[in-house]
Amino acid sequence: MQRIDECLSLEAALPLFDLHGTDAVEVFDIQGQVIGVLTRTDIEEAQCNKASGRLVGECMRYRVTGITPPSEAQSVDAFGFDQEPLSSLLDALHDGVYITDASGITVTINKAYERITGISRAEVVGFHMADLVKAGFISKSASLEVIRERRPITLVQTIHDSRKIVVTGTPMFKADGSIAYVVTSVRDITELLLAKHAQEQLEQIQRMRETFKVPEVTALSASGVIISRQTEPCFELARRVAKTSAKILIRGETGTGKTLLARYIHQHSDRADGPFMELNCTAFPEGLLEAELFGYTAGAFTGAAPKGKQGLLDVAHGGTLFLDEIGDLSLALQVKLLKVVEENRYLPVGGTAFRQTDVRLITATHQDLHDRVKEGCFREDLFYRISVVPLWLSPLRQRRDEIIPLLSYYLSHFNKLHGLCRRWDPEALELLSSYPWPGNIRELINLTERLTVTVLEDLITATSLPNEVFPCATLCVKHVSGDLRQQVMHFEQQLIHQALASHGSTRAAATALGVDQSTLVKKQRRWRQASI
Ligand SMILES: Nc1ncnc2c1ncn2[C@@H]1O[C@H](COP(=O)(O)OP(=O)(O)OP(=O)(O)O)[C@@H](O)[C@H]1O
Repeated sequence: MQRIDECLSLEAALPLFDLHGTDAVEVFDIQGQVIGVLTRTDIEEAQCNKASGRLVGECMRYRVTGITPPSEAQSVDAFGFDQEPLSSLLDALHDGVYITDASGITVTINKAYERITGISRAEVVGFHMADLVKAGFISKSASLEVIRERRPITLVQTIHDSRKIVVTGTPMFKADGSIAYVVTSVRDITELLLAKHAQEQLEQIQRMRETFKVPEVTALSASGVIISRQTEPCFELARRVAKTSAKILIRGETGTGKTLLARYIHQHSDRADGPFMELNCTAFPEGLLEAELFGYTAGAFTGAAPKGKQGLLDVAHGGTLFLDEIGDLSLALQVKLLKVVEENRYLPVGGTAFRQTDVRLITATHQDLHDRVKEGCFREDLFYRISVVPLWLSPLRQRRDEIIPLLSYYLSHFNKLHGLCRRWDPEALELLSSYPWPGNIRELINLTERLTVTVLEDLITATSLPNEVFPCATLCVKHVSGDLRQQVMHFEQQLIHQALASHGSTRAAATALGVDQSTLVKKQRRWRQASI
């Protein structure tokens, strides 16, 4: 094959006509496309006029690199790579193959190479590797390295600016020790790298999941009671004492599940087939509460039902009576209740005869009854009577293991209820896991239902969450004063809060702030722990 390397000037091209004893040469651009025929007259005219014709102009622009058609490159293919059966054999390989001669001119490529790189035979066969690198087809040439080093070379190339291929060039030596060919195998690692990237992302998600680990929910009963390792001791004790008649006092903030626990005890007791009645002591004024609890006789007071009314103590006979917010019971009613606790009997409003009752009494309060006793608002004797077995339900912010199971459970509950199929986005779950839930499980249920029915898409993303869920909305107010470190932290929290609010995800917020997502999440977690 004859070549013109770097035929940049018309003057440089002219001698080649003499060299090859011809008046016309075919001209190719660097992609191997025939531009046309360049004649001696074209060159001479262009030289005279200094105004190049179209063809010459294009030659100049594309830089003439060859004067013989690529098919003639087979002349360097003495081995017969481009002929049957070798060509079929090369085409049958899954890996790409690129073969050059000892000077670095491309002899052949196989089909896999074309598939992997998107480069066609016509573009490279007959061309020198140096030209292909210069033209940007490949980033560096393994073949040239092999020729230089006379040993196998492996390197990673970038082709067409994006795909990554790993190439291994191996020299084929002649008997005299000179290089005959360089055979390069080519493997696309773009997919491999993508897979690696995907794997890394998976690992990151896994790490995130472990941080906000979907906890081992030790029990999810048919009635939907979620029990985590934090609440298991409490539920276990409840199950044990359920079989006895011991009086149980449940303490916990509002919405932590006191009523649910009372019902759970009832269900695990021998009274499970009997009634479970509940009464919130703050829900009624004192007089009405008394009537509700103890019932009243006919004509007991103005407006009373003519036949009188059964009290809950009567209705709950054989079952369980759950009195919520017992700390708010008036002292007068406490005396009456004490009689029920001690003697299992009571006097209905307006009645003169005591009635017997057989109820299991479970009480609950969000208050510290010791304090109420000290303040003189709660009878000490009643306190000790009703709190034989005290149970404590911690707030949801101290039972974080339950948050995701509760969110999942209630989302599927509301999906069924409203005929929807909403899903939580992990980002949203992450934020909700960090939220302190001042209203505990009741607030969680309320928010889940609200989001289920209000979001526009099935995926509930962080952007749909209310502002208070974003960490700083609840935290930064606490740290406005203090030493430098605290104020810097406050400022940092505000910045992160703003970024979260405007970008909707920790990933996007982290990118916007130029920090790692993990850094941002760690900071949130630290602040969250500091706030508990
Ligand atoms: N462990 C749990 N698993 C699933 N749902 C729960 C759990 N605990 C509570 N809930 C649900 O949370 C809501 C609030 O619970 P519950 O009414 O028992 O709280 P509470 O402490 O009695 O509240 P309050 O003191 O305000 O009466 C209820 O809908 C209840 O079913």
